[in-house]
Amino acid sequence: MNAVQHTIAVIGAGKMGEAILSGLLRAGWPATRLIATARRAERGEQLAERYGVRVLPNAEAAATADVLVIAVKPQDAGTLMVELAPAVPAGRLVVTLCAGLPTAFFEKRLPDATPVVRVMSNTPALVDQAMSAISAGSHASAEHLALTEEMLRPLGETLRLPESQQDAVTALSGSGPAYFYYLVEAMTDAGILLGLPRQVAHDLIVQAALGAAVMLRDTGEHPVALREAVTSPGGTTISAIRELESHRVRAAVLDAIEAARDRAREIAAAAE
Ligand SMILES: NC(=O)C1=CN([C@@H]2O[C@H](COP(=O)(O)OP(=O)(O)OC[C@H]3O[C@@H](n4cnc5c(N)ncnc54)[C@H](OP(=O)(O)O)[C@@H]3O)[C@@H](O)[C@H]2O)C=CC1
Ligand SMILES: O=C(O)[C@@H]1CCC=N1
Repeated sequence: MNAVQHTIAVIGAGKMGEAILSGLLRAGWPATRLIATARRAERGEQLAERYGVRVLPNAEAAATADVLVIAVKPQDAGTLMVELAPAVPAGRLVVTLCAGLPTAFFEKRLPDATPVVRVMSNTPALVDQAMSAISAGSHASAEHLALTEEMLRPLGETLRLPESQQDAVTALSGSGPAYFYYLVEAMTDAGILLGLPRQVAHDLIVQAALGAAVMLRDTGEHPVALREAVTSPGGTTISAIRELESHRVRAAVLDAIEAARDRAREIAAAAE
């Protein structure tokens, strides 16, 4: 199978849709095989100018492309599907990026037996460092999963897992970059408190974050071992760790990620 022979339409090309389009182009996907749709005319013009892709109305995109990537907010998916579903020819692969929404949400609105694949990716797709988790709906075959993987692999890592785990994935890696940015913000404030120039604080933290991420990925060491290697007896790090523990940061992280998972479930319930 050569995925590049397929024409992909990104339906609702906002932040994630643009990340997918730009990643496919960086990976050598021809612009002639990429279509975008937008709700606002000026957004469509921006995408056509920036990427040289075709910008079409939703129904025309659905009729033209053989893979449809649904990239609207979950709250907009119901309205979109009323317009889109009648224009989707049988057998089109529909890939949904929508947080919370199960494949069944799309299957019941699309023509019978339409293959639907659910993906939870994240914004580091913009720098080819996405984590994209892929699950098959009830009519998606191994070939549909393989095609979806082939499309997403240039954007970063991919992983297949059961759809029942997708809300947890959303809470961990879908939203995950935001938690790290939040920590960087807080650490930058701490640098300012200690009298460092903002830019210096920012640069120090970004490099520490990058270094820590590469250590986690490349050494195979457990995070506890990596942290212990930084934490000298009677040293500076343990003084910071004591504060994190006394402020119950670990419990806050558990609660926060559980809240994100619960919100994915609420979004799905509200969309039905
Ligand atoms: N942002 C993230 O980090 C992640 C997002 N996701 C998921 O990806 C999806 C997109 O999120 P994100 O990119 O952040 O959202 P955006 O709001 O940036 O993008 C959605 C786009 O869809 C457009 N749109 C809405 N309705 C229609 C329609 N009927 N026809 C055509 N275009 C339409 C919107 O237009 P307009 O500009 O007019 O609003 C907007 O440009 C969501 O389902 C989200 O859950 C998944 C993982 C990570
Ligand atoms: O916040 C959200 O709902 C989306 C889904 C995962 C990341 N951003």
